[in-house]
Amino acid sequence: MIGIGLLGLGTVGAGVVEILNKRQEELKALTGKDIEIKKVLVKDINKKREIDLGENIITSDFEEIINHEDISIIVELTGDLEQSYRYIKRALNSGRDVVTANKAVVSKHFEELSSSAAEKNLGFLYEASVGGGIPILKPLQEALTLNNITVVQGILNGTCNYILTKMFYEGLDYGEVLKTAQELGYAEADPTADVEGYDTLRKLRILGTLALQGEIREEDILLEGISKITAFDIEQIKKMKSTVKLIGEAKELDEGFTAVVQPTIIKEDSYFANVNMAFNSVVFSGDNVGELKFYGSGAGKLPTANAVLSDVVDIIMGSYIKRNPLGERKLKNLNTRIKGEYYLRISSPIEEILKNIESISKELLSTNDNIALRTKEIEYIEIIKLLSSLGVHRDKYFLARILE
Ligand SMILES: NC(=O)C1=CN([C@@H]2O[C@H](COP(=O)(O)OP(=O)(O)OC[C@H]3O[C@@H](n4cnc5c(N)ncnc54)[C@H](OP(=O)(O)O)[C@@H]3O)[C@@H](O)[C@H]2O)C=CC1
Ligand SMILES: N[C@@H](CC=O)C(=O)O
Ligand code: NA
Repeated sequence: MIGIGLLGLGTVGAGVVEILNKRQEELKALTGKDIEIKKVLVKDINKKREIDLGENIITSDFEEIINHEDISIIVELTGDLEQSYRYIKRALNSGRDVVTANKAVVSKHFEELSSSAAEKNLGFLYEASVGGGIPILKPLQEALTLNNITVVQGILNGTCNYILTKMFYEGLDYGEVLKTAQELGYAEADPTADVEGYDTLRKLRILGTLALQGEIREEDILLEGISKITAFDIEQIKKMKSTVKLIGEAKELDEGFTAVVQPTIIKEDSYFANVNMAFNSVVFSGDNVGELKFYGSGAGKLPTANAVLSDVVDIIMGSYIKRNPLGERKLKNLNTRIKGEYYLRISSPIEEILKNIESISKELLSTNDNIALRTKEIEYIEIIKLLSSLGVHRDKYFLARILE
């Protein structure tokens, strides 16, 4: 028998319970073991739950889990950053394997937790943390190890992709769609992490570090979210026969790397343009395999729970990489060199702004209620400096790179 301590019984935790209940027999046939949830940690013990787990299973006291003799795997699905770090550390220190879907904690403590697990010969798996239900990290670390991967690009946030799809194809309002994404269980407890791009940034930090085999830290990634996008921007982007997606990209260059998370304008018939709703996709370029695309549900109860449980199965069967998966390489951050054409919209035009912005403009798209333009090929940093020198507040512009 394998005892599980489940931390969190929200969208994903409930999905884990549901699949475990439904697939008991298959799991036993696969692993040769009965898998039992021994304890479930929640925040609010008095909350009404749809799942009936039987007596004495739910607790709000982590000590009951960490001191439970029959628990050998801790599955962390709380979404809490500070507490989860403590839970995971204690789990590893007490000799338990850990599975988590929590990209915030993996991203923040990647090196420490990975090396701690490897030193102790324990499993620390987080497939669900990147691309939800899509198996990405396992193929990357197993099937693709002989490749020198130089580029990884992805639509990595289901909530943002859902919002952008609904705004683009149905003309829906940003706030209204965000609310639906929350109701559907895609968004983080605080959706700022989704719409301001932090969630994508954390996923890129994990994915990029594993793919390039060199550390990409959170602070190494240039970040723009989607929260400032308006129906007006969508209209301009449509006129360009293009669409917009929040894309994370890490690229190895001769002497270092660039890493960005930015709203990205792409032609309507391009690959990422057809990744819609809460779907995610990741594209790798490797020297042997060439281009490789992964596509599937990036968020949601059952797809994410499925990824969590496949990690649990790998731990039980010992079929995971036992060494620390993080490379030792130190790569130089070359983000200051990032250059390209950008879409820039500034609301409330004033003569002065228009005059100064014209110097970077390749094409003025609108000067009515808003200034919208396509920039010349320019360093990203130059645009930010210009906006700041003109006193244009962050709330007053939307910036997206154009990839065509
Ligand atoms: N939802 C999705 O589609 C995806 C989610 N993830 C990740 O999976 C994790 C879980 O997400 P999700 O299920 O959506 O989150 P929810 O907010 O739906 O659920 C969180 C659960 O954890 C419990 N909890 C929260 N904080 C604590 C704490 N400090 N101590 C103990 N229990 C706590 C909550 O308790 P209570 O019920 O009492 O409030 C709740 O049961 C997150 O890290 C998320 O980023 C990853 C991929 C996709
Ligand atoms: N909030 C996240 C959940 C999955 O990681 C998202 O929207 O992608
Ligand atoms: Na995944």
